[in-house]
Parts: sequence; C-alpha cells; structure tokens
Amino acid sequence: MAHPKNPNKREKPSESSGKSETPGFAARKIAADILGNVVHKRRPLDAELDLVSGHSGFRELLYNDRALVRAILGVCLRHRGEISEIIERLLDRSIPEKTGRVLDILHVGIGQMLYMEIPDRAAVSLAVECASSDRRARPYKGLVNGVLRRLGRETEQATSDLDSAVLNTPEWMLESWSGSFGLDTAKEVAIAHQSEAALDLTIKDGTSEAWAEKLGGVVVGAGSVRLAKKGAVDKLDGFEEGAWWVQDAAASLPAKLLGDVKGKRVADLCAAPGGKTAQLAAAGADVTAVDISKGRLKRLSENLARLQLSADVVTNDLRAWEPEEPFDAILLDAPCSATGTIRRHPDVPWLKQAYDVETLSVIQAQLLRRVMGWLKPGGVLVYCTCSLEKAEGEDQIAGLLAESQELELVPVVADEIGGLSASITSEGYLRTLPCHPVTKDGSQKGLDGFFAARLRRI
Ligand SMILES: C[S@@+](CC[C@H](N)C(=O)[O-])C[C@H]1O[C@@H](n2cnc3c(N)ncnc32)[C@H](O)[C@@H]1O
Repeated sequence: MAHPKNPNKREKPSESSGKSETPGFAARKIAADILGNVVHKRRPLDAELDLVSGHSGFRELLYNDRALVRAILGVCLRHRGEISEIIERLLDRSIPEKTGRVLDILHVGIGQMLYMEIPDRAAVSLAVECASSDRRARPYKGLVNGVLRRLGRETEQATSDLDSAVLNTPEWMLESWSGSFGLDTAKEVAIAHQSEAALDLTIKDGTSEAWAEKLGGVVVGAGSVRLAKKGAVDKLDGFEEGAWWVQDAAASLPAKLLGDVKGKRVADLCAAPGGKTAQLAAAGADVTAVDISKGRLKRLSENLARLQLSADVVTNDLRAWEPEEPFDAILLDAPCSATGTIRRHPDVPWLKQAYDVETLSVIQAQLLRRVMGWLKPGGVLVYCTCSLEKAEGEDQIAGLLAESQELELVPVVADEIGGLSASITSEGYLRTLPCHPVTKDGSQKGLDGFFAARLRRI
C-alpha cells in the first residue's frame, strides 16, 4: 500500500506489499531492478530511491521493505567487484546477453548470502522466484538456482583470495588514488569504502559535548557529534527544534577555514543543500548563498527554516551571476566527481568515469578564476571539493597560484580542524581521506574525502 501523499509515513513492520506473493519477494525483485538501473543505465541510486520521483515499485513498498532494499543495494554496490568475480568462478560459461535481470538477480542473491544476515535458503528461493517472474530471465532460473546453491556449498573456495580493495574499485580510480597517495593508502581508502559512513551532526550553537551526551554519541573532528546508532534522523532529540543538522565531519571543515566570520559579508558559492551555509549563518556571517539548482536550493531554504537561520538565497549560474559588491570571504564548494563520498554513495564507482573528472575540472578552473575577482583585498577564499582526485583539488590550486599574482596560499593548521594533522598536506592543504582518523587520539576513524585550500587576495 503506497502513501502517495506522505511517502515518509511509517507502517507497521511487514515484508510484502500486501499482494499474495512470497514475503520478501517484492523487495528482492525491486532491488535487482534498481541495481540494474544503476549499473547498466547509470541512474543515480538516490534518484531511484527518491520517495516522490524514484522507482515506482520502490515507492509502493512498505517501510521495512524499503529499508531492506536499501540495505541489499548497499552491499551489492559496495561489493560489486567481488560479487562479479564470484559469479565468474561459479559459472561454467558466460551468461548470454538479453537475459533480462539474470545477472542482477544473482548479484542480489549473493549480496544477501555473503554480506547480510539472511539465511541462504531464503536468498536462493527468492532469487529463483525473481528469475521465474521475469520473461527473459525465466529460462535461466535453473542456472540461478544452481549457481547460488553451489555458492552455499562451496563458499570458501568461491570466495578465497579475493582482493576486495582492487575488485570493488574501478581500475582508473585505484590508479588515480595510487598515483596521488601511494598504493597502500589507496587500498586503505578502497577498504574504507566497504563500510557505511557514520551519522555525523553539526551542532548549531557549538555545544557538542552536551549533545553527544544527550544523543549517546562522541565528539569527533572539529566539534561534530558522531552517533553510533542509525535510525530515523527526524525522530532524534533536537531535530524539530533545529539544534543540529546532518553533515559529515569532513564536510564541516572547509567553512571553519574562513575563521571568525561574525558580521562579515560571506559568499557561499555552490551552496545547496546548505550544510556550509548553515555553518556560516550560525557563526554570525551575512551569507549570500548561490546555486544553479532550484530544487536543491528549495532544500537549502527548508533546512535554514528548520534551523532558524537566514541567508540571502540566489538561484543562478555562477558563470553568469555577478555580485553587487565584493565579499570579505568566499567559500566555493565546486561541483565535482564526488569520489570522496563513496561511503555514502556506493553507486559513485559504477556511475563515474575518468572523463567526468576531466569535464568537471574544466568547470572548477572556470569557477575559481571567476569568483576570485569577487573578493575584497585581504579577503579569503576557501576552495573545496568532496573528491579524491588531485585534478579536482591540488592541481586546481597549483595551476591558479602559478598564473595569478593576486592570491597567496594560507596554509591550514591542525588546531583549526580539531588537531587532525594527518589530514594536512606538506603544502598546507586540507586533504581528508576515508581511512583517516577523525579524532586527535585516533580512536575514531572514517571521514568523507575532502580537499580544501585557503587563499588570500593580496
Ligand atoms: C558539492 S555540491 C554543494 C554542497 C553544498 N555546498 C553543501 O555544503 O551543502 C555542488 C553544488 O554546485 C552546484 N552547481 C553546479 N554548477 C554550478 C554553477 N555553474 N553555478 C552555481 N552552482 C552550481 C550544484 O547544483 C550543487 O548544489
């Protein structure tokens, strides 16, 4: 039963959509369908899972089934390379083309058998049922049954010596990270991507210790609160009253590099959905938030309203917009490949290509050169991207500094970012990696991959 008017409405736990079908069947079928849409048709996972405009079957599922689909897709995407290798090991010959969702059904079955606490029996029989229900996959239901049962019998052989870091990462990405950080670190990054990210909150008034205690979390990074348990965010204490917002500990660092912004005129460029706008407004800045996306800015405005914060919101393309007056400080969070957010968006490795980085780095260079002219003399610009690619970070700043006499680098120091010295490069850039410690004593690890550099207009 769908809730077209209120898709977030929770229902009492149940596995099926109410039709007379095997419990759990719809969730598996829809998981295989969405997996196929993501990996073959390159549709972003978030778009497929959107409760208003996403996959129609998903939207019709009950609350618990939707959570199950999300969990299945999470493991299938995080372990995609390993699962493909296992299928190859178990198949005597390759599956012909145009067999419907056979491969996706196998992936979903294996994802449950190896990486979730779902009994093999249930995973296998539901996979066979999924194959039976798909006209083109039906002739292969025996193969699905055979492959999955064999995996159950020969798990050790089928899964031995899998180099998960290499298998689960597209070759171009691992090569790029290896070139930038060394092979060992690149593999640590890839392994960090196999676990879901924690839930981090930024506290509006900075009373992190108190909120950590209230919510049962710990203080990490430069004052973020990390929660151990995940659940419905809007049911947590402090959500309604706008005491905090969800923001990865790494994502909260770039805005801090602008220093004390109280009473200053600050531009948050590429601002939506507004995590950094909220930080700057909460710190007392007079913020102008610009973004090209009307839909994302709607979310920014809703977020600010809940937090009882305000900003001047502008919908425009930065390549066309001009400010009326220069700014004391600018934060440019440029559009990027988002490879730093793979823990949260496990579809990114299977959606992005090396050429996306090339295309985006051209836009980043254009935006940087345009916005630097909007700074007052002595004003500070922080450029950041949630990317692990040097082309979108270090190379952008090195290129800009080489050609401009108007800007100088102001190195980041550990005290500004909660003492996370492992995340500062020798040049003085911020470079967080998903495998980095997020507390000074190293007791907590895991951050989004962010690059940030601070420049001052001379
Ligand atoms: C990384 S996201 C920004 C995240 C945001 N700063 C935050 O902290 O919540 C990049 C944003 O750049 C915006 N964008 C992309 N190209 C743009 C352009 N030419 N002009 C303005 N905004 C643009 C996108 O709509 C997207 O919201």
